Amino acid sequence: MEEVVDQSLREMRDTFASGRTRSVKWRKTQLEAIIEMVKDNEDKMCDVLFQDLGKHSTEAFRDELGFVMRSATTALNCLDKWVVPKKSNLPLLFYPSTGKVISEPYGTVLVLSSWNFPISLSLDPLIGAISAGNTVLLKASELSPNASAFLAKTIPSYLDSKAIKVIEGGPDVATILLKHQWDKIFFTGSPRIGKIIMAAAAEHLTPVTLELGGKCPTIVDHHSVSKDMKSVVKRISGGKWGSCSGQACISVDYVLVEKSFASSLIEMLKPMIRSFFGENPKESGCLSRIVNKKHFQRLARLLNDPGVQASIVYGGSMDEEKLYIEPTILLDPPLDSEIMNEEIFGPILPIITLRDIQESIGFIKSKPKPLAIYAFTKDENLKTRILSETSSGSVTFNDVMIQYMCDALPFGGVGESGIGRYHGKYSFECFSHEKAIMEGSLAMDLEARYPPWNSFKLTFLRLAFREAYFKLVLFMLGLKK
Ligand SMILES: NC(=O)c1ccc[n+]([C@@H]2O[C@H](COP(=O)([O-])OP(=O)(O)OC[C@H]3O[C@@H](n4cnc5c(N)ncnc54)[C@H](O)[C@@H]3O)[C@@H](O)[C@H]2O)c1
Repeated sequence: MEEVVDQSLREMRDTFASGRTRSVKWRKTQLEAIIEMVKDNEDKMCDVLFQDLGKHSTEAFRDELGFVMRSATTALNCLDKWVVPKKSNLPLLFYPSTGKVISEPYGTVLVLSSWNFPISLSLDPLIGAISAGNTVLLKASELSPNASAFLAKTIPSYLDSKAIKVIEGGPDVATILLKHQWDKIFFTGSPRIGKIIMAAAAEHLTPVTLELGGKCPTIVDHHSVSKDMKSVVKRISGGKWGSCSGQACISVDYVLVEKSFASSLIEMLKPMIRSFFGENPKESGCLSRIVNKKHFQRLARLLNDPGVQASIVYGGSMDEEKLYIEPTILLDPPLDSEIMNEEIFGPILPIITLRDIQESIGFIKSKPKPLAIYAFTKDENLKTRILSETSSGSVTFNDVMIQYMCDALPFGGVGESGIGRYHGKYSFECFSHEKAIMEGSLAMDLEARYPPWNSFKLTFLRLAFREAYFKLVLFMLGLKK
């Protein structure tokens, strides 16, 4: 493997050095090829997603194939605009110099992706890296082996294989990759492995984007949304069970609601689950499977905690052979239980009751900064408090997960939920170095810049730094001390 990595890196570096990937034409050709690849292989992609995760093809299209095609199309349509150098309006102080910012590709970048959306979380960063003109090595997750094998086999037949490489493997391969020097590392995964990635990147002072996870709270302020409760319940159910069975970084992790409303909420969630997945969700074909036995056993352990077991108000059945966990609702599991302290990443929804919904702010602040906060409320005061008193990658009012799809907004975490952001033009920026360009003029010079120093120059500098141009003119004319 060491040799394969060495050889791949050499080839990618040579390709980058040749300047080929910098041309907008090359970038567009690759983006078109990604769209072509997804279109040509829709059935195969749906098959591998079903094999790895039991994902329904419609869900697969919404979260992966369709998402990737949209992302590549946006990049294709906007690239000409994104690559234009941005003119900077310099203060008069710097006259007659001019300034601009140009986006240059980092060079050769490493993308490490996760298993829960193995197609989109691999191809979407690739779209950003290509748009910015980089060469890229992608390693998808070993935990979605069919998707990983598909990408390794198919990408080289559509994209420039001297510039874009795919390597399969797990932590051992990632460890080899991380020993090398990259110009940028883009990682999607857990905060625990994120720390390993950042430590390895530090060796070479390589910039990183870390797209991590965490627990995303959902506030339900029933007072202000009582008339829309059906939509609220539908959105929460979609955000917990409708996308990879809750195995998504931006899934609803738990709900915060006032005690007086909790039982009504639960009574509305139950029929919603049945309307999504029928009387027997296991056979519905619409609920993704837990990715593997290890993750199944992790979720079973969380659920088998006696305090958590006692809190089950709906569901709770499990079938290890079929990697199936029934959509499950918990009411007030112990706050010190593991399920309330680690990212659930599965189809289990704890409902935590509060005396007053305003207490949700303190609850969220007592935990690590989430990737997303969701709040169903029309109370402007509560909205303002959420925005100003909490910190998270994003806040979505009256909806869940949709912020991910909206590529006009940056997507990324803060604190333990990640570093950096991407999507849409933010992906282009994520994989570009913004280089400052200043064009000076040799036509004139400011003596105050240079020694020998004296009090005249000091006063001049004081006024110039304050951009007090009128006073500066008076001072130079001897009309002001
Ligand atoms: N922010 C996002 O966009 C986003 C999206 C999906 C998942 N996630 C997060 O990812 C996590 C689940 O995904 P996961 O289980 O694939 O994460 P993970 O951290 O276990 O693995 C992610 C990647 O790291 C590699 N890896 C594993 N061990 C490694 C090691 N010791 N050294 C180097 N690389 C190693 C894996 O091969 C994989 O490619 C959750 O925390 C979830 O919230 C975040």
